Amino acid sequence: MSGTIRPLVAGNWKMNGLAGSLGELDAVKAGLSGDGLNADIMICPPATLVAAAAKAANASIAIGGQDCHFAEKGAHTGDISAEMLADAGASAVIVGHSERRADHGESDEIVMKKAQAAWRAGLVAIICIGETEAERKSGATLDVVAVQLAGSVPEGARAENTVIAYEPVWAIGTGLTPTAGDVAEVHAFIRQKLSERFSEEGAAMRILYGGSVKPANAQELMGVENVNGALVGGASLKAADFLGIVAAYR
Ligand SMILES: O=C(CO)COP(=O)(O)O
Repeated sequence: MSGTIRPLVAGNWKMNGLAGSLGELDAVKAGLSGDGLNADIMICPPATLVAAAAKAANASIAIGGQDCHFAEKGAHTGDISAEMLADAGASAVIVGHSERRADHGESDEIVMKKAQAAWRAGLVAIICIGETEAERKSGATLDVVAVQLAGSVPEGARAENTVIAYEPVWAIGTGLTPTAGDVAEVHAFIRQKLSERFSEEGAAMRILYGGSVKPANAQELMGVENVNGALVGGASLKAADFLGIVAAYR
């Protein structure tokens, strides 16, 4: 299955990056040039840099936002709509990241509305799901993932407008990762749920793994069945590390 789906390696810079950080984007661009990579590449900088990043990127790098409001416009001080991200040059947006769910109390219902907003604006929705450490320890991982998938992914999701990112919360920024076997189990489960609900669109949808992906473990994690790429946090901040992960698809 993963062999027939074009993978995506996306870097999520989170709340990091000033104008000077675009030098890393330039370095990624230079590092990608002229090779036949078997993956799509995306960088999701903070909102302040989306427009500049979109200008600096070329066809080999897509630019995504990290969050959007579900409304198109209006009295929502400090928020950014999916239309605004598209206007700034983004082609995708991350929704439902566990940091948004935890820091801003975003429910599955809100995440679903954000995914619909992304589609409305012509953006790909990268919908994040994943269990906490306590949920993993109590054996609830697959139940949690099933509830988040059902509640966060809107009806009508298609492979071209939706990407699922499985990010176990306990693996984010900790240096810990699930075993390849654990990743395989969860990704196979997600694939089964997507296929049941969205038929061939679900079978073709990209399922990214995220959580402490780095050059040293990328090859193993990206080689797992039903892992169609990575959502990379810390290791996407430096071009050399990010390119070291991308190298899993050379
Ligand atoms: O949250 C993540 C990407 O969205 C993963 O972050 P780290 O790669 O820093 O663990």
